[in-house]
Amino acid sequence: MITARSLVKHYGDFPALDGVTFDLDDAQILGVIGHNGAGKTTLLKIMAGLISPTSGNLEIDGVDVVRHPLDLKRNLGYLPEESRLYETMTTDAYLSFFGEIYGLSKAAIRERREDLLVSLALEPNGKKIGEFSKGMKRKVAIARSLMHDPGLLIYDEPTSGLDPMTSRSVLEYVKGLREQGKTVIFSAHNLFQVEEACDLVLILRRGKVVASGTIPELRETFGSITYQIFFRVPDPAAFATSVTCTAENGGYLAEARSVEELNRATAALAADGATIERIESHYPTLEEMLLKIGR
Ligand SMILES: Nc1ncnc2c1ncn2[C@@H]1O[C@H](COP(=O)(O)OP(=O)(O)OP(=O)(O)O)[C@@H](O)[C@H]1O
Repeated sequence: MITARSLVKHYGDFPALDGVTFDLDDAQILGVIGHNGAGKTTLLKIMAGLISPTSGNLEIDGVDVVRHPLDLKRNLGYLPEESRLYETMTTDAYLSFFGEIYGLSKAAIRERREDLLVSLALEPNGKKIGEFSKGMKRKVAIARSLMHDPGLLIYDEPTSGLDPMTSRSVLEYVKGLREQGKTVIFSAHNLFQVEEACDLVLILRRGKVVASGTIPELRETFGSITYQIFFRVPDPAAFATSVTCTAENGGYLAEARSVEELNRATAALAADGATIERIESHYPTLEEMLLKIGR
């Protein structure tokens, strides 16, 4: 369980984080989103114990992270926005090195390393990390974050810069971590991935939480569902209706913003001689929500 209360971080006079509060249960995925400079990396670095907040409290599994950052690190895997790897090392040597840092036995290191390579579909073939593609390097960094089998993963833009296939496999992997009971916090600019994977979303704007909750809760906050009514009319030249509509692919489209409005519009259109072809519901996407929030 993570409890963040009124986290503030100033860089000089500049408030990069300004009173961030949230709770997160175990085995959940939290997505942190916001425009460039909103404070995502700053929040993730505080959560990973890499920088201290100027004020506020952060408890992870009952441990005060601000006071005891080392206690957190035993159970934490962190993936920075840009993972700098030891490019002259092979993957085996690299992962073994980190396993040793975490005090794992040689047998445990071998087992863990092989498990991770298989589950991340990494086939290093003895190559040095510097020879890998960007996607493979990202996967090696993810494997490194998991060598000591931590319960909490903090990933800063894990799929940034990856091609769609690699990006998808990393996202599926992250979703699988939740199935293993791990808690994942990740930031992303790919909002479809956040909508798909996250149990909870935190939207930051200029260091403040402007909205948080599950995707359905955020939809409630940001203006809910709209209904699109697609219809046809027998004689367009003679058709007249009080319902606002536009021509659409040889037919017509009207919109309603509530069930009541939908009922009124469909009744009026039917009375005016229209044939309703289909009704589609449209939920605001995270992208539309972010656009609405603005910078
Ligand atoms: N070390 C620092 N010193 C001074 N200002 C900083 C420092 N780190 C971040 N900032 C500023 O704090 C604000 C938040 O930065 P942060 O990197 O947390 O944002 P972000 O949401 O992760 O952005 P991006 O999406 O571009 O990665 C920005 O205005 C940034 O310029």
